[in-house]
Amino acid sequence: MSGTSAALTPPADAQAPVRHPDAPAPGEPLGAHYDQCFGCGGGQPHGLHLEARAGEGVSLTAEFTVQPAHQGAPGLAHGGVLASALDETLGSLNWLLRIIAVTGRLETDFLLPVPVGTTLYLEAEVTAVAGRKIYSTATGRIGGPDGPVAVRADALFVEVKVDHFVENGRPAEIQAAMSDPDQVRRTRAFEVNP
Ligand SMILES: CCCCCCCC/C=C\CCCCCCCC(=O)SCCNC(=O)CCNC(=O)[C@H](O)C(C)(C)COP(=O)(O)OP(=O)(O)OC[C@H]1O[C@@H](n2cnc3c(N)ncnc32)[C@H](O)[C@@H]1OP(=O)(O)O
Repeated sequence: MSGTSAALTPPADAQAPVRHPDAPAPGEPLGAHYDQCFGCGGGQPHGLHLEARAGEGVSLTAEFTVQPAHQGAPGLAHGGVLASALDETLGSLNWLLRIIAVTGRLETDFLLPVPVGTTLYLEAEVTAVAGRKIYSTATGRIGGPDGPVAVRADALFVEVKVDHFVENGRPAEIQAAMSDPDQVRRTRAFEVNP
């Protein structure tokens, strides 16, 4: 069973997404947005270490291999971890728009169990933009990039300013991020977006 709620149906005046001119070329890795991110950061030992690559238009592909630390039932991925992989993949799309955004809503269908050791082949695209609202969709396949869909999600991301993080994040991590030149450079790339 699957379906999308009315909250994730773009309004009639929604626009097609526009790829930012400085977005990485198709095939290029997007890299981590934050070293300590559970989804993509290299500094999280039990994180997903999800690696995303730009696709055509406002789309991307990503891979994540389920580790023993990601179990729910014995030998199977935890559903929340799979939802995290979808969330991270969908969130990475906003880098192609050069818009800072956070997840407002994430609707997930779990179609097949995903064993530990499995690589999830993710694909995602932005379908529409309406003001601050970014609508996107993703699938995760197993057995190969053309294998059966094990998980899928539709999402609504909401554009925010950098202040969203500065005002709400724990001060210790915010201060560390602000004194990391790589983090500041990456954040500035978002801020110059018109
Ligand atoms: C130099 C150092 C500084 C550091 C900088 C770091 C840069 C990092 C770069 C990139 C980071 C990306 C990280 C990716 C990680 C993966 C993605 C995640 O997991 S993100 C975490 C989970 N999500 C949250 O924690 C959101 C918590 N929620 C909120 O903060 C607010 O609710 C927020 C921002 C989502 C909306 O609040 P409002 O007050 O700004 O705006 P309102 O008016 O409520 O909503 C705007 C529109 O969106 C709709 N909307 C909002 N939430 C909705 C929902 N749940 N369902 C349907 N519609 C919703 C509303 O109905 C409204 O629509 P209408 O304009 O009236 O048409």
